[in-house]
Amino acid sequence: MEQTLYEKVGGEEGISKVVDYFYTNLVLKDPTVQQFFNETDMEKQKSHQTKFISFALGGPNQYSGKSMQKAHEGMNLQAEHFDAIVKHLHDALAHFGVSETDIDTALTKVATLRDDILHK
Ligand code: HEM
Repeated sequence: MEQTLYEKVGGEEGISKVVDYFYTNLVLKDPTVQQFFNETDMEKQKSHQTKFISFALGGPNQYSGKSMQKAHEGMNLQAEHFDAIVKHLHDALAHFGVSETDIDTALTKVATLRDDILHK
């Protein structure tokens, strides 16, 4: 049987490392998007994102937070913000040795959320 991408990355523990790197080294250092997180409790956010990304990679669905539309309400996010976040997710997965083919699969899934997240 084929491993899910979730398993390949090392389950919730592996994903949590990816998410940590994604925020600390990429998102919060990027002037295109860092300002959105000025007042965010990052520990809480990381735990939400870990569960959410786990689901996106074919793991168990333990995410019980807000809908994507609700979570991004009032931010009026634009395409450039979304694209920056997707690029950081790509780079974070690549940093941990995930193959380009597998990264593509994950980003295609995340891209389906675009309309739920933008311009809210
Ligand atoms: C690419 C797909 C994205 C996914 C999967 C995603 C996922 C999430 C999740 C799971 C939450 C937490 C919801 C909750 O509190 O219950 C959240 C909140 C948030 N997201 Fe996203 N997000 C995405 C794109 C973006 C983009 C493009 C930005 C801005 C550049 C952004 C900025 C934020 C902020 C600022 C919060 C709220 C933090 C707070 O409550 O202070 N997100 N997102």
